[in-house]
Amino acid sequence: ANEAESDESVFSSGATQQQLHVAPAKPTRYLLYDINPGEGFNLRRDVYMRIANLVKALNEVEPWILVLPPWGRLYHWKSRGLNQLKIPWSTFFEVLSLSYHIPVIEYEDYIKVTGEPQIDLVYYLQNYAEGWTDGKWEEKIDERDCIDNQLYKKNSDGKYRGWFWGYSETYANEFKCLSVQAMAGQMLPILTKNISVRSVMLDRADELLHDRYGQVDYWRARRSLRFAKHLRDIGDEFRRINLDSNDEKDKTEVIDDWREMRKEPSSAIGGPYIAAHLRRQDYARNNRKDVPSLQNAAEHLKKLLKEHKLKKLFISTDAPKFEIKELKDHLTGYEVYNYVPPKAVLENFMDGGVAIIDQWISAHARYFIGTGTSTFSFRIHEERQILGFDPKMTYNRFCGDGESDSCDQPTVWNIQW
Ligand SMILES: C[C@@H]1O[C@H](OP(=O)(O)OP(=O)(O)OC[C@H]2O[C@@H](n3cnc4c(=O)[nH]c(N)nc43)[C@H](O)[C@@H]2O)[C@@H](O)[C@H](O)[C@@H]1O
Repeated sequence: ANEAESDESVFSSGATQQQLHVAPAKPTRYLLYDINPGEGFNLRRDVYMRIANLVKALNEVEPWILVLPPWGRLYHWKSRGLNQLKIPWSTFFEVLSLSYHIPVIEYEDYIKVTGEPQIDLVYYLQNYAEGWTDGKWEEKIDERDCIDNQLYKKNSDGKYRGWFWGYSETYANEFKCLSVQAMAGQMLPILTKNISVRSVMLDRADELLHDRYGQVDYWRARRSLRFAKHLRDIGDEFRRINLDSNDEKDKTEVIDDWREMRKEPSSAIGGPYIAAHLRRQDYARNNRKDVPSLQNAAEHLKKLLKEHKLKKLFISTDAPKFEIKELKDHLTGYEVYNYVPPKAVLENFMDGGVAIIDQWISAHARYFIGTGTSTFSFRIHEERQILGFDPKMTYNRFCGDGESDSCDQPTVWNIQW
């Protein structure tokens, strides 16, 4: 992803445009985006997919590169003594895999390539001040006055300053607000026809919805969002040492290029363990009726182990240590594991990396049960679809103490190829 597509280099052989009968190459444009600061890691991964497919559509018109927004300052990433800011995507994901779906570039490379920490235009996506007209949702996008005027400030030098992932030297030349009620693809005419600047950032990109949720391009974007090999390796080692689990036995082999990987439904067996994602912290504090007490979660897990004739249990959770201990106390007599990162893993890959290792181990279990409405659990569902698990062994959740034992289970989203 560089500047090679300029007119000059295309015609450097000396041939003229007329002789070649082709239109001059269009200069590459850049799309940047950011998300509402309150959103967590796994909703952000979902927004990436929406924007990636917008960039895919843009590339059918002219060359666009998606600039990957550096990770950091997430509300849930609380481990002390770590500087969890300006984290490149390569820490967590395979950037090469992303690039098999759309052209991408890390933010620091964008600065190098364009020569300046600058963005031509920021569009801040907001709701409509008047809400839905007649209570009806209709698809629309309009340039409007900003509802909140404090977001980006114009300095005396005419440059807009705001939050750019912790890069204080970054600025924007222009700033506007767009009221949106739309799918991501609806941005295409605005970006290709209404404006011609080179780089555009969509702030609050989470306002845009999936164009075709659960369809082929949704899954292609999802399949391209592969965890970094160094994190998968750590998870695989944990599986091998503690859970008697490896890809050959479990039928969960991964092919290097995701475009060539197509697992038959229900072909994966998974390791001889049950994995549970127990979302605690704010979920447990907010008295949500869909959250089980630790005791009830443990009782349900005992039933599942018996039903599936398994002895080992892997717990993925954001629970504090004392809750993990309480859960284990309810499960004495069972082999219960959770991933505790060595200091070096935490320092190098931080809370996001540890979350991915937990997700990767959970994705390889014979049977998975998650927490209702948690996007952390949803991303594990998808990972297991890609690996070829039977949906019955994946789309399960704990029933909360405020629900019946036959509470609604997660919707099955079968992979589309
Ligand atoms: C209610 C909403 O819930 C949404 O959370 P939800 O979808 O579960 O999922 P996430 O958006 O990923 O946010 C939860 C964060 O908590 C940590 N976390 C949760 N479960 C685990 C786990 O099993 N292992 C590890 N290592 N870390 C975990 C992790 O940092 C993760 O990104 C939030 O993003 C919203 O801000 C809001 O709080």
